[in-house]
Amino acid sequence: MDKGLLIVLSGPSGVGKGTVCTALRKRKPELIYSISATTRRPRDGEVDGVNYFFKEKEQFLTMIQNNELLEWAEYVGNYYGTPIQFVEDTINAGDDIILEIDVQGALKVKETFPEAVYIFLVPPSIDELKNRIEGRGTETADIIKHRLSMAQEEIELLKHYDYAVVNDKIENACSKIESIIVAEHCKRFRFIENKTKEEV
Ligand SMILES: Nc1nc2c(ncn2[C@@H]2O[C@H](COP(=O)(O)OP(=O)(O)O)[C@@H](O)[C@H]2O)c(=O)[nH]1
Ligand SMILES: Nc1ncnc2c1ncn2[C@@H]1O[C@H](COP(=O)(O)OP(=O)(O)O)[C@@H](O)[C@H]1O
Repeated sequence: MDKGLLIVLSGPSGVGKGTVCTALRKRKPELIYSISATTRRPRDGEVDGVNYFFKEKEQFLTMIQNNELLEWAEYVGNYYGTPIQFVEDTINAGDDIILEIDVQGALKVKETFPEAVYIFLVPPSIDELKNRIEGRGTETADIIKHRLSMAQEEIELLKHYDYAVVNDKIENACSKIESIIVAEHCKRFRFIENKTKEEV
């Protein structure tokens, strides 16, 4: 059986990764979402096991020690990491999975899965990014300032990604990501066809 696609979606805080992923999953219910572990406190409305697996620092460090994480990173004072077993099981079952992770984590995943599809979600402008993260109203002014300063550094790492998608309108961004997924499946299908011809 062909393996599923591993899709990595990154982008600065407030660009709309969560919003675009939710919309994408409505349009493509077969796309599996990787739920990360984090030591960040839940925001209002966030549910353990749905948005994140919320952990205490000790529990998170144990996950690292037990090699339960594909990658992990510290971002603005909290730990975030991707449980590895679920990712491996999903792609081995032939299903596509999307990881919504920061750039440090994405670069680590690239060491293990260079063949994954790396997509960077870009804001239409820095002013609009600021409006969105402030408008969400989930972080203090200090944290917002820190996250916006991280955004500048993160955008410089765009060159390590296969695709940049501007999140101007949610539906546009979703359509572009859907097209990328279709194209990547076609590429792999061609690769398998060529390999079969060579082997014959
Ligand atoms: N490396 C890594 N980053 C993650 C993971 N899960 C979430 N993140 C990233 O951590 C950063 C902060 O996430 P969060 O606190 O939910 O804020 P938000 O992106 O502004 O909604 C974002 O860049 C997320 O993409 C993960 O498992 N690993
Ligand atoms: N294309 C868009 N146009 C306008 N607002 C958006 C768009 N995408 C997301 N938003 C808003 O921006 C804020 C941040 O989005 P969110 O998905 O939480 O970002 P992230 O997960 O990247 O931190 C939210 O209030 C969301 O409703």
